Amino acid sequence: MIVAVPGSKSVTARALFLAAAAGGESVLRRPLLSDDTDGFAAGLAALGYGVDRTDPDAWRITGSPAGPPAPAADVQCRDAGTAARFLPALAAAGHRGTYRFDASAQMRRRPVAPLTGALLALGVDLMHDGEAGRLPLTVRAAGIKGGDVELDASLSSQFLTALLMTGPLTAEGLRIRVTGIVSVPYVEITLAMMRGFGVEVTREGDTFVVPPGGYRPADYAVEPDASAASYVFAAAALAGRTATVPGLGRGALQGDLRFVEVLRRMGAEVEIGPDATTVTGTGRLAGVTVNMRDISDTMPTLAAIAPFADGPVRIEDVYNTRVKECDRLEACAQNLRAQGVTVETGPDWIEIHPGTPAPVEIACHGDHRMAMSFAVAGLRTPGTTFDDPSCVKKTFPDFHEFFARLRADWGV
Ligand SMILES: O=C(O)C1=C[C@@H](OP(=O)(O)O)[C@@H](O)[C@H](O)C1
Ligand SMILES: C=C(OP(=O)(O)O)C(=O)O
Repeated sequence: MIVAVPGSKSVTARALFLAAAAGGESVLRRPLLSDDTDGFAAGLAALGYGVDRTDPDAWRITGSPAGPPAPAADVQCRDAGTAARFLPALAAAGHRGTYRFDASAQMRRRPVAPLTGALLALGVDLMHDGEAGRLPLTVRAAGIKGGDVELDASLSSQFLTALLMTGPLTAEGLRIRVTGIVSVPYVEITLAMMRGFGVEVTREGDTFVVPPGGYRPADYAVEPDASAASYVFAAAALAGRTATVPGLGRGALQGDLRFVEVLRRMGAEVEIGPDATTVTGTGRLAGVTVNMRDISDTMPTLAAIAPFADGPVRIEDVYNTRVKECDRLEACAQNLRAQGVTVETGPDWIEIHPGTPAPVEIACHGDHRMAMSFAVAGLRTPGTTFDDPSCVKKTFPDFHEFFARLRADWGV
Protein backbone atom coordinates (compact mmCIF):
# COMPACT_ATOMS: atom_id res chain seq x y z
CA MET A 1 0.00 0.00 0.00
CA ILE A 2 1.23 3.50 -0.87
CA VAL A 3 1.32 5.70 2.25
CA ALA A 4 2.18 9.37 1.71
CA VAL A 5 3.50 11.29 4.74
CA PRO A 6 3.71 15.08 5.26
CA GLY A 7 6.76 17.17 4.38
CA SER A 8 9.93 17.19 6.45
CA LYS A 9 10.06 19.53 9.43
CA SER A 10 13.84 19.86 9.21
CA VAL A 11 13.85 20.57 5.50
CA THR A 12 10.96 23.05 5.76
CA ALA A 13 12.69 25.00 8.55
CA ARG A 14 15.98 25.18 6.65
CA ALA A 15 14.25 26.15 3.40
CA LEU A 16 12.44 28.97 5.23
CA PHE A 17 15.73 30.27 6.68
CA LEU A 18 17.62 30.05 3.38
CA ALA A 19 14.77 31.64 1.41
CA ALA A 20 14.61 34.52 3.92
CA ALA A 21 18.37 35.04 3.63
CA ALA A 22 18.45 34.96 -0.18
CA GLY A 23 17.88 38.00 -2.39
CA GLY A 24 14.56 37.73 -4.29
CA GLU A 25 11.64 35.33 -4.10
CA SER A 26 11.90 31.62 -3.33
CA VAL A 27 9.14 29.02 -3.59
CA LEU A 28 8.85 26.14 -1.11
CA ARG A 29 6.88 23.25 -2.58
CA ARG A 30 4.88 20.91 -0.32
CA PRO A 31 6.23 22.33 2.96
CA LEU A 32 5.18 20.77 6.27
CA LEU A 33 2.12 22.46 7.75
CA SER A 34 2.49 21.99 11.51
CA ASP A 35 2.98 24.00 14.68
CA ASP A 36 6.79 24.01 14.36
CA THR A 37 6.83 25.24 10.78
CA ASP A 38 3.88 27.59 11.29
CA GLY A 39 5.82 29.14 14.18
CA PHE A 40 8.96 29.40 12.04
CA ALA A 41 7.09 31.08 9.18
CA ALA A 42 5.25 33.40 11.60
CA GLY A 43 8.63 34.26 13.16
CA LEU A 44 10.00 35.25 9.75
CA ALA A 45 6.91 37.37 9.10
CA ALA A 46 7.36 39.11 12.48
CA LEU A 47 10.97 39.84 11.48
CA GLY A 48 9.57 41.55 8.39
CA TYR A 49 10.36 39.01 5.67
CA GLY A 50 7.77 38.48 2.95
CA VAL A 51 5.90 35.26 3.76
CA ASP A 52 2.99 34.39 1.47
CA ARG A 53 1.29 31.14 2.41
CA THR A 54 -1.87 31.63 0.33
CA ASP A 55 -1.15 28.37 -1.49
CA PRO A 56 -0.42 25.72 1.18
CA ASP A 57 1.55 23.70 -1.38
CA ALA A 58 3.74 26.60 -2.55
CA TRP A 59 4.91 29.09 0.08
CA ARG A 60 6.47 32.22 -1.41
CA ILE A 61 9.21 33.83 0.62
CA THR A 62 10.75 37.20 -0.22
CA GLY A 63 14.25 37.31 1.19
CA SER A 64 16.37 40.13 2.58
CA PRO A 65 20.14 39.48 2.46
CA ALA A 66 20.80 42.56 4.63
CA GLY A 67 18.83 41.06 7.52
CA PRO A 68 15.34 41.29 9.02
CA PRO A 69 13.42 44.17 7.38
CA ALA A 70 11.56 44.93 10.64
CA PRO A 71 13.42 47.27 13.04
CA ALA A 72 12.13 45.33 16.05
CA ALA A 73 10.23 42.12 16.70
CA ASP A 74 9.06 39.74 19.40
CA VAL A 75 9.42 36.21 18.06
CA GLN A 76 7.67 33.29 19.73
CA CYS A 77 9.53 30.08 18.85
CA ARG A 78 6.89 27.92 20.56
CA ASP A 79 8.16 24.35 21.13
CA ALA A 80 10.50 24.23 18.13
CA GLY A 81 14.22 23.60 18.51
CA THR A 82 14.67 24.63 14.88
CA ALA A 83 13.08 28.08 15.32
CA ALA A 84 14.72 28.65 18.72
CA ARG A 85 18.20 27.82 17.39
CA PHE A 86 18.04 29.07 13.78
CA LEU A 87 16.09 32.34 14.02
CA PRO A 88 18.27 34.19 16.59
CA ALA A 89 21.31 33.44 14.41
CA LEU A 90 19.53 34.74 11.30
CA ALA A 91 18.53 37.93 13.11
CA ALA A 92 22.04 38.43 14.52
CA ALA A 93 23.41 38.70 10.97
CA GLY A 94 21.12 41.68 10.28
CA HIS A 95 22.54 45.17 10.28
CA ARG A 96 20.13 47.06 12.51
CA GLY A 97 17.24 46.07 14.75
CA THR A 98 16.37 44.64 18.14
CA TYR A 99 14.80 41.21 18.28
CA ARG A 100 13.53 39.22 21.23
CA PHE A 101 13.10 35.44 21.10
CA ASP A 102 10.99 33.44 23.52
CA ALA A 103 9.55 29.93 23.49
CA SER A 104 7.42 27.35 25.32
CA ALA A 105 8.28 26.36 28.89
CA GLN A 106 10.02 23.19 27.65
CA MET A 107 11.92 25.01 24.89
CA ARG A 108 13.04 27.53 27.53
CA ARG A 109 14.58 24.61 29.42
CA ARG A 110 16.39 23.22 26.36
CA PRO A 111 20.01 24.35 25.83
CA VAL A 112 21.14 27.15 23.52
CA ALA A 113 24.31 28.23 25.36
CA PRO A 114 26.87 26.72 22.95
CA LEU A 115 25.23 28.64 20.09
CA THR A 116 24.78 31.92 21.95
CA GLY A 117 28.35 31.58 23.24
CA ALA A 118 29.63 31.27 19.67
CA LEU A 119 27.54 34.28 18.57
CA LEU A 120 28.92 36.32 21.50
CA ALA A 121 32.45 35.25 20.55
CA LEU A 122 31.72 36.58 17.05
CA GLY A 123 30.88 39.95 18.57
CA VAL A 124 27.09 39.74 18.49
CA ASP A 125 25.25 41.91 21.03
CA LEU A 126 23.09 39.22 22.66
CA MET A 127 21.53 39.14 26.11
CA HIS A 128 19.87 36.27 27.94
CA ASP A 129 16.81 37.90 29.47
CA GLY A 130 16.18 35.12 32.01
CA GLU A 131 18.43 32.21 32.91
CA ALA A 132 21.95 32.24 31.44
CA GLY A 133 22.28 30.07 28.35
CA ARG A 134 18.52 29.75 27.75
CA LEU A 135 15.67 31.52 26.02
CA PRO A 136 14.30 34.19 26.25
CA LEU A 137 17.06 36.26 24.69
CA THR A 138 17.46 39.57 22.90
CA VAL A 139 19.68 40.23 19.89
CA ARG A 140 20.73 43.72 18.80
CA ALA A 141 21.83 43.24 15.21
CA ALA A 142 24.81 45.20 13.91
CA GLY A 143 26.23 42.84 11.27
CA ILE A 144 28.72 40.01 11.87
CA LYS A 145 32.29 40.39 10.62
CA GLY A 146 32.97 36.64 10.68
CA GLY A 147 36.20 34.67 11.02
CA ASP A 148 37.21 31.79 13.29
CA VAL A 149 34.87 30.38 15.91
CA GLU A 150 34.72 27.20 18.01
CA LEU A 151 31.52 25.28 18.64
CA ASP A 152 30.53 22.35 20.82
CA ALA A 153 27.53 20.75 19.11
CA SER A 154 27.49 17.59 21.23
CA LEU A 155 24.14 18.49 22.84
CA SER A 156 22.50 19.49 19.55
CA SER A 157 23.57 19.64 15.92
CA GLN A 158 21.10 22.53 15.54
CA PHE A 159 23.77 24.87 16.96
CA LEU A 160 26.05 23.99 14.07
CA THR A 161 23.28 24.20 11.48
CA ALA A 162 22.40 27.70 12.75
CA LEU A 163 26.00 28.91 12.44
CA LEU A 164 26.56 27.23 9.07
CA MET A 165 23.48 28.85 7.55
CA THR A 166 24.45 32.24 9.02
CA GLY A 167 27.99 32.05 7.61
CA PRO A 168 27.25 33.41 4.10
CA LEU A 169 25.53 36.45 5.67
CA THR A 170 28.73 37.54 7.46
CA ALA A 171 31.23 39.97 5.92
CA GLU A 172 34.16 37.53 5.79
CA GLY A 173 32.52 34.13 6.10
CA LEU A 174 33.02 31.68 8.98
CA ARG A 175 35.54 29.03 9.88
CA ILE A 176 33.73 26.89 12.45
CA ARG A 177 35.90 24.44 14.39
CA VAL A 178 33.63 21.77 15.83
CA THR A 179 34.76 20.26 19.14
CA GLY A 180 31.85 17.82 19.52
CA ILE A 181 28.89 16.77 17.39
CA VAL A 182 25.70 14.67 17.59
CA SER A 183 22.94 13.97 15.03
CA VAL A 184 25.46 14.25 12.19
CA PRO A 185 23.02 13.46 9.34
CA TYR A 186 21.20 16.73 10.09
CA VAL A 187 24.40 18.62 9.29
CA GLU A 188 24.49 16.80 5.95
CA ILE A 189 20.93 18.02 5.27
CA THR A 190 22.09 21.56 6.02
CA LEU A 191 25.09 21.38 3.70
CA ALA A 192 23.05 19.86 0.86
CA MET A 193 20.35 22.51 1.19
CA MET A 194 22.85 25.39 1.37
CA ARG A 195 24.19 24.04 -1.93
CA GLY A 196 20.61 24.19 -3.28
CA PHE A 197 20.60 27.92 -2.44
CA GLY A 198 24.00 28.49 -4.06
CA VAL A 199 26.56 28.07 -1.24
CA GLU A 200 29.31 25.45 -1.12
CA VAL A 201 30.76 24.76 2.35
CA THR A 202 34.15 23.04 2.46
CA ARG A 203 35.72 21.01 5.27
CA GLU A 204 39.25 21.00 6.61
CA GLY A 205 39.35 18.24 9.23
CA ASP A 206 36.99 19.32 12.01
CA THR A 207 36.63 22.85 10.59
CA PHE A 208 33.75 23.93 8.33
CA VAL A 209 34.67 26.77 5.99
CA VAL A 210 31.66 28.88 4.97
CA PRO A 211 32.24 31.50 2.26
CA PRO A 212 30.68 34.99 2.43
CA GLY A 213 28.56 36.32 -0.44
CA GLY A 214 25.00 35.32 0.47
CA TYR A 215 22.47 32.97 -1.09
CA ARG A 216 20.55 32.86 -4.34
CA PRO A 217 16.80 32.16 -4.22
CA ALA A 218 15.45 28.75 -5.23
CA ASP A 219 12.36 26.84 -6.21
CA TYR A 220 12.66 24.12 -3.59
CA ALA A 221 10.68 20.87 -3.24
CA VAL A 222 10.49 19.67 0.38
CA GLU A 223 10.88 15.90 0.72
CA PRO A 224 8.51 13.89 2.96
CA ASP A 225 9.40 13.60 6.65
CA ALA A 226 11.52 10.52 7.36
CA SER A 227 10.88 10.65 11.14
CA ALA A 228 7.12 10.68 10.47
CA ALA A 229 7.63 7.78 8.06
CA SER A 230 9.20 5.77 10.90
CA TYR A 231 5.69 5.34 12.40
CA VAL A 232 4.39 3.92 9.13
CA PHE A 233 7.36 1.58 8.72
CA ALA A 234 7.19 0.42 12.35
CA ALA A 235 3.45 -0.18 12.00
CA ALA A 236 3.99 -2.31 8.88
CA ALA A 237 6.66 -4.33 10.68
CA LEU A 238 4.45 -4.81 13.73
CA ALA A 239 1.21 -5.58 11.88
CA GLY A 240 2.69 -7.83 9.20
CA ARG A 241 1.60 -5.48 6.42
CA THR A 242 3.34 -3.67 3.54
CA ALA A 243 3.87 0.10 3.36
CA THR A 244 5.55 2.02 0.56
CA VAL A 245 6.38 5.64 1.37
CA PRO A 246 6.92 7.63 -1.84
CA GLY A 247 9.45 10.48 -2.04
CA LEU A 248 11.94 8.84 0.33
CA GLY A 249 14.38 6.70 -1.61
CA ARG A 250 18.11 6.25 -2.10
CA GLY A 251 18.69 9.98 -2.70
CA ALA A 252 16.82 11.11 0.44
CA LEU A 253 18.47 13.85 2.49
CA GLN A 254 17.24 12.68 5.88
CA GLY A 255 19.26 10.27 8.00
CA ASP A 256 16.13 9.09 9.81
CA LEU A 257 15.27 6.98 6.78
CA ARG A 258 17.98 4.65 8.16
CA PHE A 259 15.41 3.54 10.74
CA VAL A 260 14.35 0.94 8.16
CA GLU A 261 17.81 -0.66 8.49
CA VAL A 262 16.99 -1.28 12.17
CA LEU A 263 13.68 -2.89 11.17
CA ARG A 264 15.54 -5.01 8.62
CA ARG A 265 17.92 -6.26 11.33
CA MET A 266 14.85 -7.13 13.40
CA GLY A 267 13.40 -9.26 10.61
CA ALA A 268 11.30 -6.97 8.40
CA GLU A 269 11.75 -6.97 4.62
CA VAL A 270 13.03 -3.61 3.42
CA GLU A 271 13.49 -2.25 -0.07
CA ILE A 272 14.98 1.20 -0.59
CA GLY A 273 14.26 2.15 -4.18
CA PRO A 274 15.32 5.17 -6.21
CA ASP A 275 12.34 7.25 -5.01
CA ALA A 276 10.42 5.20 -2.45
CA THR A 277 10.99 2.85 0.48
CA THR A 278 8.95 -0.25 1.22
CA VAL A 279 8.76 -2.20 4.48
CA THR A 280 6.93 -5.51 4.81
CA GLY A 281 6.35 -7.08 8.21
CA THR A 282 7.15 -10.77 8.42
CA GLY A 283 5.23 -11.53 11.60
CA ARG A 284 8.41 -11.69 13.63
CA LEU A 285 10.57 -9.05 15.33
CA ALA A 286 13.97 -10.06 16.68
CA GLY A 287 15.74 -8.35 19.56
CA VAL A 288 18.56 -6.00 18.63
CA THR A 289 21.30 -3.78 20.06
CA VAL A 290 21.49 -0.57 18.09
CA ASN A 291 23.40 2.72 18.27
CA MET A 292 20.91 5.50 17.47
CA ARG A 293 23.17 8.52 17.91
CA ASP A 294 22.58 9.56 14.28
CA ILE A 295 18.82 8.91 14.23
CA SER A 296 17.64 9.54 17.78
CA ASP A 297 14.23 10.99 16.85
CA THR A 298 13.31 7.39 15.98
CA MET A 299 14.38 6.08 19.41
CA PRO A 300 10.82 6.36 20.84
CA THR A 301 9.41 4.57 17.75
CA LEU A 302 11.66 1.59 18.42
CA ALA A 303 11.28 1.70 22.21
CA ALA A 304 7.46 1.57 21.98
CA ILE A 305 7.37 -1.51 19.72
CA ALA A 306 10.34 -3.19 21.47
CA PRO A 307 8.30 -5.38 23.89
CA PHE A 308 6.95 -7.28 20.86
CA ALA A 309 10.44 -8.43 19.85
CA ASP A 310 11.42 -11.93 20.87
CA GLY A 311 14.59 -10.75 22.64
CA PRO A 312 15.80 -7.61 24.44
CA VAL A 313 16.06 -4.35 22.49
CA ARG A 314 18.94 -2.17 23.63
CA ILE A 315 19.26 1.37 22.26
CA GLU A 316 22.61 3.06 22.87
CA ASP A 317 24.31 6.46 22.58
CA VAL A 318 21.14 8.56 22.81
CA TYR A 319 21.96 10.91 25.72
CA ASN A 320 20.65 13.90 23.75
CA THR A 321 17.11 12.46 23.78
CA ARG A 322 17.02 13.71 27.37
CA VAL A 323 16.97 17.35 26.17
CA LYS A 324 14.21 17.15 23.57
CA GLU A 325 10.47 17.86 23.93
CA CYS A 326 10.83 15.91 27.19
CA ASP A 327 13.38 13.53 28.72
CA ARG A 328 12.55 10.86 26.18
CA LEU A 329 14.61 8.07 27.75
CA GLU A 330 12.73 8.40 31.05
CA ALA A 331 9.35 9.06 29.40
CA CYS A 332 9.67 5.88 27.30
CA ALA A 333 10.77 3.90 30.36
CA GLN A 334 7.93 5.33 32.47
CA ASN A 335 5.26 4.42 29.92
CA LEU A 336 6.64 0.96 29.23
CA ARG A 337 6.84 0.23 32.97
CA ALA A 338 3.25 1.44 33.38
CA GLN A 339 2.37 -1.14 30.71
CA GLY A 340 4.07 -3.82 32.81
CA VAL A 341 7.21 -4.13 30.67
CA THR A 342 10.67 -4.61 32.20
CA VAL A 343 12.96 -1.70 31.27
CA GLU A 344 16.39 -0.49 32.35
CA THR A 345 17.95 2.87 31.54
CA GLY A 346 21.40 4.40 31.90
CA PRO A 347 22.72 7.89 31.16
CA ASP A 348 22.56 7.32 27.40
CA TRP A 349 20.83 3.97 26.87
CA ILE A 350 17.62 2.04 27.37
CA GLU A 351 17.03 -1.70 27.35
CA ILE A 352 13.54 -3.12 26.90
CA HIS A 353 12.62 -6.74 27.55
CA PRO A 354 10.00 -8.80 25.74
CA GLY A 355 6.54 -8.61 27.29
CA THR A 356 2.84 -8.14 26.74
CA PRO A 357 2.09 -4.44 27.29
CA ALA A 358 -1.12 -3.73 29.16
CA PRO A 359 -3.42 -0.97 27.87
CA VAL A 360 -2.79 2.22 29.86
CA GLU A 361 -3.12 5.95 29.40
CA ILE A 362 0.20 7.05 27.87
CA ALA A 363 1.80 10.07 29.54
CA CYS A 364 2.79 12.17 26.52
CA HIS A 365 4.76 14.87 28.40
CA GLY A 366 3.65 17.21 25.59
CA ASP A 367 5.93 15.23 23.24
CA HIS A 368 4.54 14.44 19.79
CA ARG A 369 6.89 11.48 19.41
CA MET A 370 5.64 9.86 22.63
CA ALA A 371 2.05 10.00 21.32
CA MET A 372 2.86 8.77 17.80
CA SER A 373 5.21 5.98 18.93
CA PHE A 374 2.80 4.50 21.46
CA ALA A 375 -0.07 4.85 18.96
CA VAL A 376 1.89 2.51 16.68
CA ALA A 377 2.48 0.06 19.53
CA GLY A 378 -1.27 0.36 20.24
CA LEU A 379 -1.82 -1.78 17.14
CA ARG A 380 -1.03 -4.72 19.40
CA THR A 381 -2.36 -3.18 22.64
CA PRO A 382 -6.03 -2.31 22.13
CA GLY A 383 -7.34 0.17 24.69
CA THR A 384 -4.22 2.37 24.73
CA THR A 385 -5.17 6.03 25.33
CA PHE A 386 -3.23 9.31 25.61
CA ASP A 387 -3.32 12.10 28.18
CA ASP A 388 -2.58 14.72 25.52
CA PRO A 389 -3.26 13.36 22.02
CA SER A 390 -3.15 16.83 20.41
CA CYS A 391 0.58 17.23 21.13
CA VAL A 392 1.14 15.62 17.70
CA LYS A 393 0.44 19.07 16.24
CA LYS A 394 4.14 19.89 16.58
CA THR A 395 5.03 17.96 13.43
CA PHE A 396 1.98 15.92 12.30
CA PRO A 397 -1.31 17.66 13.16
CA ASP A 398 -3.64 15.03 11.67
CA PHE A 399 -1.60 12.02 12.76
CA HIS A 400 -4.45 10.31 14.63
CA GLU A 401 -6.85 10.56 11.66
CA PHE A 402 -4.05 9.47 9.30
CA PHE A 403 -3.25 6.46 11.48
CA ALA A 404 -6.91 5.47 11.87
CA ARG A 405 -7.23 5.48 8.05
CA LEU A 406 -4.10 3.36 7.69
CA ARG A 407 -5.46 0.83 10.19
CA ALA A 408 -8.79 0.71 8.40
CA ASP A 409 -7.07 0.16 5.04
CA TRP A 410 -4.94 -2.63 6.51
CA GLY A 411 -7.84 -4.10 8.50
CA VAL A 412 -5.87 -4.04 11.76
O1 LIG B 1 18.34 20.15 12.64
C1 LIG B 1 17.24 19.58 12.73
O2 LIG B 1 16.31 19.82 11.94
C2 LIG B 1 17.04 18.59 13.81
C3 LIG B 1 18.13 18.04 14.46
C4 LIG B 1 17.99 17.01 15.51
O3 LIG B 1 18.21 17.63 16.76
P1 LIG B 1 19.61 17.55 17.59
O4 LIG B 1 20.69 17.95 16.71
O5 LIG B 1 19.32 18.50 18.71
O6 LIG B 1 19.76 16.12 18.06
C5 LIG B 1 16.60 16.39 15.52
O7 LIG B 1 16.42 15.65 16.71
C6 LIG B 1 15.52 17.43 15.42
O8 LIG B 1 14.24 16.85 15.43
C7 LIG B 1 15.66 18.19 14.12
C1 LIG C 1 13.63 16.89 18.77
C2 LIG C 1 12.67 17.26 17.94
O1 LIG C 1 12.42 18.54 17.56
P1 LIG C 1 13.20 19.94 17.69
O2 LIG C 1 14.54 19.68 18.32
O3 LIG C 1 13.30 20.43 16.30
O4 LIG C 1 12.31 20.78 18.55
C3 LIG C 1 11.78 16.26 17.31
O5 LIG C 1 11.02 16.63 16.39
O6 LIG C 1 11.81 15.08 17.69
